[in-house]
Amino acid sequence: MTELLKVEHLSAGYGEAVVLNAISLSLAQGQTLALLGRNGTGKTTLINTLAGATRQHAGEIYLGGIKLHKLASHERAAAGIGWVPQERNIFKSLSVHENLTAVQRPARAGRASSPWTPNRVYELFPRLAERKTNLGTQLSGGEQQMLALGRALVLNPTLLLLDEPCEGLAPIIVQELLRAIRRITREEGLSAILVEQHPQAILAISDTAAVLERGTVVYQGTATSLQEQPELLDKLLGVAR
Ligand SMILES: Nc1ncnc2c1ncn2[C@@H]1O[C@H](COP(=O)(O)OP(=O)(O)OP(=O)(O)O)[C@@H](O)[C@H]1O
Repeated sequence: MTELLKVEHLSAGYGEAVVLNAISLSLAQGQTLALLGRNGTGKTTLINTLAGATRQHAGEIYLGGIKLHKLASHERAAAGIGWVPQERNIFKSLSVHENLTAVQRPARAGRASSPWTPNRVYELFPRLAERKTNLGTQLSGGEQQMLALGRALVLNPTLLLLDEPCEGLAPIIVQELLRAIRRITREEGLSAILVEQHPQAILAISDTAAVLERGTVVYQGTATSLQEQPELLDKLLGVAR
């Protein structure tokens, strides 16, 4: 399997504060990694570091062999990182359609599946098609999350970073989002890192899993093997899930 992402001895944080310590991880092309851990263990900091939004103190991140360290967030987007931050960060004063067209990028050369366009996002989320002309301020939390995901997709990324996509949403919307994420990763083969505190839903749609504790990786393995060890899950994440 071709390696897409390689993280080596990464330390990072905010200003002088170091949150992540000596993190090493890798992700193969077309695979999905579930990034798990209790509150405050550094999951968001790791995602933000991959996206270029924290201070990297040591180590290196390679995406498709390209070193990301010196690249700013927008340059990482151009290099293939599709980031859906926890805060969603859609443009609230623009319409749904404008949010998508404002960031759309052409697909990379050599890509096997069809490029992501606003129309393909509307196919994935028919709700957004109905709200095409609505402003960001007029969307529900679930619709905002769908739009945030759609915005990352129209960048035509090679790696999707999804930070707690289901947080605070109604179960029916969570199901819709998980179905869409499964389609994007499983059927379209887009590589992804999915952050969650509640592992069952995303372990089922992930190939591998990593668990963070106090800014370090304390478990790495296949998603299936973690799912099959409820006692270990309980020990690592606190509650039997
Ligand atoms: N902007 C910031 N400045 C300084 N420290 C921060 C900042 N954001 C987070 N931290 C600290 O970094 C540590 C890891 O936080 P982080 O948000 O990465 O954890 P998390 O695993 O994503 O948690 P949660 O599941 O609650 O989102 C925490 O101790 C937190 O207080």
